[in-house]
Amino acid sequence: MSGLIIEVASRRFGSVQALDTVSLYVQAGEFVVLLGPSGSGKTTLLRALAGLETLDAGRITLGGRVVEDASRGLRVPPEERRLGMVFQEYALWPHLSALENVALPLREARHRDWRERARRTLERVGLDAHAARFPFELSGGQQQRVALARALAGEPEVLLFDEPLSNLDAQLRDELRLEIAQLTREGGVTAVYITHDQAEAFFLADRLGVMRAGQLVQFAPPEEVYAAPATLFVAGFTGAAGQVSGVVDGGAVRCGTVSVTLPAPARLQGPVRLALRPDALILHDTPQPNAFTARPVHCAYVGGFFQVWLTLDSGERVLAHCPHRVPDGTVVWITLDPQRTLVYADAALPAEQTVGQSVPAAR
Ligand SMILES: Nc1ncnc2c1ncn2[C@@H]1O[C@H](COP(=O)(O)OP(=O)(O)OP(=O)(O)O)[C@@H](O)[C@H]1O
Repeated sequence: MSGLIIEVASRRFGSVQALDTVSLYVQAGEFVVLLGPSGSGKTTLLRALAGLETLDAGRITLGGRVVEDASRGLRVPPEERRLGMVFQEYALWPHLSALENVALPLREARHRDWRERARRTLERVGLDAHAARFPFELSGGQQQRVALARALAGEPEVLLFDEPLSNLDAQLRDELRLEIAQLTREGGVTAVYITHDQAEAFFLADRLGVMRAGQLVQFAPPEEVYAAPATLFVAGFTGAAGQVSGVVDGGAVRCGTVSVTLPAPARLQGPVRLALRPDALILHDTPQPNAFTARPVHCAYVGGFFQVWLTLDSGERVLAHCPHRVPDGTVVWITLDPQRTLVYADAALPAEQTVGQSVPAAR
């Protein structure tokens, strides 16, 4: 088992800073997920790990061996990095059977027991009965299982996943992500997995890295990212769909007529933004003290509960969850659960400058 260290990695393409001084330490056996919107640098980082992309600056160490050091011009080629990779589009050889696809890298690496190993690994992903089938005779989910078996078979130092589930339907995605979690945990595999799917990221990650504009904005266990997002951007990207402006006034944040008390000592001053996950909002159908007045604009049943989009008097939009349907055209009152309300310096500052300044509001 091997860990992986990335030190101040940077990569620029023309005017785009695709990676901006990213540092990351992945422990042996750890499953790390990098989450971020399109263009945030996830693929560039993964490709740099695989040796498919060069770094302008920085160093990568895999299993104690430096495989890339831009300052020394050192670059170990991809085939010598002992990595396994699973891609979004499976990347299987169409003219080879499932077994042959899994066996090929083992044969290339001159493993004498390649046939037995390939068969055993296909069995681990539940495809031993389909060993003789060609990719076109397999479903998308089965093809991705073959690709997973191929990556696992060589017992790589580190397994890299490039959005492997994005081409599959919702049910298969859920099934396969569980299998990926179990297979990697069983084998103690060190893994780096990139995705822009929040649910997938939280499900799989031992630690979760959130990327934006080439930077790693937060790197922490998923519970911590959820409870204390480092920036307003992280809060928004991990489900805090509602934002409300306010101003720090003494020990409270004043949002129009509503006041949310901050814990002492409050570290924020001046204009702030409240980031609100749906579970921070409590809906009432009668007037309440210290409550926002809101109008529902859309209510959708999503299985087990309703998602309700509401517009506040200020025009700001928030999202709440509710056990029953809330009809359009009504008025409701919203109080906030202060323990779940996140407060950030106003986003007029770049979001990353607010790192460490989020504080849960208190009653
Ligand atoms: N070979 C390249 N030439 C020019 N620009 C590139 C190249 N590769 C990446 N970029 C740019 O670098 C930035 C980061 O791209 P990257 O593919 O790493 O992001 P990403 O987070 O993986 O996005 P996605 O989720 O859409 O794959 C983007 O602005 C992209 O356009």
